[in-house]
Amino acid sequence: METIFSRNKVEHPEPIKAEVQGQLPTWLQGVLLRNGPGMHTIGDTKYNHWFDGLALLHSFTFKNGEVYYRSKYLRSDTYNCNIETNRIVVSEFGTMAYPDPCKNIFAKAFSYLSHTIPEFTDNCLINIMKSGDDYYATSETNFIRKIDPQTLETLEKVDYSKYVAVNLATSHPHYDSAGNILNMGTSIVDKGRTKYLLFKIPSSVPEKEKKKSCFKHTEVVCSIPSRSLLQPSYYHSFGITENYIVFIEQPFKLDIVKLATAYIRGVNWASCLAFHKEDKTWFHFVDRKTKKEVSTKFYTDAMVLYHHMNAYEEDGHIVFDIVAYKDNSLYDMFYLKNLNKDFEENSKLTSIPACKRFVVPLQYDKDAELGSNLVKLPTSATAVKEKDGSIYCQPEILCEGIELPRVNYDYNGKKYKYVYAAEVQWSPVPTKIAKLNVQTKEMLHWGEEHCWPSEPIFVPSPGAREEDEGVVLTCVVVSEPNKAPFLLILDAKTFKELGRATVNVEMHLDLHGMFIPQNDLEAEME
Ligand SMILES: CC1=C(/C=C/C(C)=C/C=C/C(C)=C/C=O)C(C)(C)CCC1
Ligand SMILES: [Fe+2]
Repeated sequence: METIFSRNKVEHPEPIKAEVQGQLPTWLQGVLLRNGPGMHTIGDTKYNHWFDGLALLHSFTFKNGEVYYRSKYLRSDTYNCNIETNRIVVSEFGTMAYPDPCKNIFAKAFSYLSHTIPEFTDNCLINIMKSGDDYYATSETNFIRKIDPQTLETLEKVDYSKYVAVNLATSHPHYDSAGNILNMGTSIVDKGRTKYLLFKIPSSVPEKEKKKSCFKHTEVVCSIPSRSLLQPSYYHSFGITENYIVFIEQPFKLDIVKLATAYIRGVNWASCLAFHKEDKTWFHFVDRKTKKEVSTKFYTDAMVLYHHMNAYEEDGHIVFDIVAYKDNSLYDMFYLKNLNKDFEENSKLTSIPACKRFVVPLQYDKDAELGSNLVKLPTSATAVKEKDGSIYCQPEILCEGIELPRVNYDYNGKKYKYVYAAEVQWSPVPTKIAKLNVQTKEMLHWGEEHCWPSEPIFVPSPGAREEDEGVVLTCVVVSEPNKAPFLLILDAKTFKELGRATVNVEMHLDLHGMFIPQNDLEAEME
C-alpha cells in the first residue's frame, strides 16, 4: 500500500514560485535547505524502513519577499547504482541488498570475509552540514556528499575514514565559534580497540594550501574507549558546552560480530542494534582544552536517546538536556509496514519521548557523605555519590512528547531558555510544533488540522538581542488529499503565524536541515 511515507516523490529541480500569504520579514533572505528520504520503491524492489529511502534534498529560497521551492535527489553512488539497475542494490539501515556482481562501485561488499566492516552506503539522507563555505549532505556512515546549496546538485563524495579512523560518524556535528566542525565517530576496526573519536574539521585551510580540502586538516581531539570492544554504543548526536564535550554511552549497542556477518546471514544493519535494558547509561565529559576526560564515573539508568537539545556549565556543574526514551521502539516504528494507512490509530510508541535535564557536579566536596545529593543548583535533578566513587544521576523532566529539538545556535553550549521542537506525543509523526521554555516549562504550540510539520528551525533576526528574536521555519505536509504543502513562518517570540508559502507539489516528509543566510551564500560564490 502506498502511503505518504512510502510513495515515491517527484523531484522539482527548477525553482517553483510559491504563493506567499501574510507578511514575511524583509530581512529573511537566504535558503532553507532540508534533507530526508523521498524514494522507497525502485523497479520491483522496496525498502523496508523509512530511514532507507533515497535522499531527496529540498529548499526554500527567500528573495525580496518571494519564495522559491526546489527539490532534487542526491546523486549518490547508491542512487546511481540503484537507478541504473532499476532495483535496490545497496544495503541501507533496514534493507539488506545483494548487489549485481558486474557492478564494481560497491565491490567491497563482496569481500565480507576479508573485510570486517562492509562498505556502507553514501545515501546521505539525514542532515546538512556546513564546512567553511561548503555544504554536505550527511548520514551516519563514513561517507558524506558535497552539494550545491543553490542548485541542489551533487558534488564530491568524501570518505571520513581517509582522514580519521572512523567507520561511522554522526549526522549532527557541532560548530565552534570559529565555524570549525566538531563531530564524533566510532572506530570499529582499529586493532580491536573499539573507541569513540571526537574530531575537528577546520573551517578554512592555510592560504598556501588553498587547493587542499579542509578534511585533510582533520584532527582527532580525543578518543574515548568503548566499554565493550565488540559492542560500542550507538549514538545519533552529542552535546557541547563552552569547555566540555558531553558524550552519552547508552545501552543501545551495535554488535560488531553481527554487523560483520549480516551480509552472509541475510539480515539488515538494524538487526545488529540491540537495547540492553539491564545495563547502565554512562556519561562522558571531555575537557575541550586539555582533551582529557573527567575521571569521575557518572551514570544513570538504561535509556535510549537520539537528540541532545543543548548543554551548558553553571557554577561548577554541567547541565545537559536530551530527548530520551525507555526503549528503542522508535526505530521499529519506522518500518514501512508499520506506517500503513491506519498508523495514526495503530502505531503508538511504547515509550513517549521525554525531555530530560541531567545536572552533573564537576566540583564537589570529596568528603561528601555517601548517598547525599551533590547537585547545588535549583533543580530536581540529582547526582548521588556511591560506595565505589561513581555518581548515580537522575534527571529533572522538562516536558514530554516532543522530538527533533532545535535551539538558537548562538546559545548552543550556553545557558539558554528556548527549545523549538516537533510535537509527537505517542505517535511517530508530528502534528504540531512547540516552543518550550526550559526554565519555566511553559510551552507555546502551533498546529492545524491534517498538518504534519517538520523539525522547526530558528532563524535570528539581524542584531537580535533576545534569544527568541527571530522566526521559526517549518515545512508542513498536509495529510488530506489534494491539499498543498507549505512553508510556515512563525514569529519565534509569540509563535504566531507571520506568513506561509504554499507550493503545489507533493512534498516528502523530511528529517533535518539548516537555514543559510544570503551573506553565507554570497561567500560561497566568491
Ligand atoms: C546505514 C547504516 C546505519 C544507518 C543509520 C541510519 C540511517 C540512521 C538514521 C537515524 C535517524 C534518521 C534518526 C532520527 O532521529 C547504521 C545503523 C549507523 C550502521 C550501519 C549502516
Ligand atoms: Fe537527528
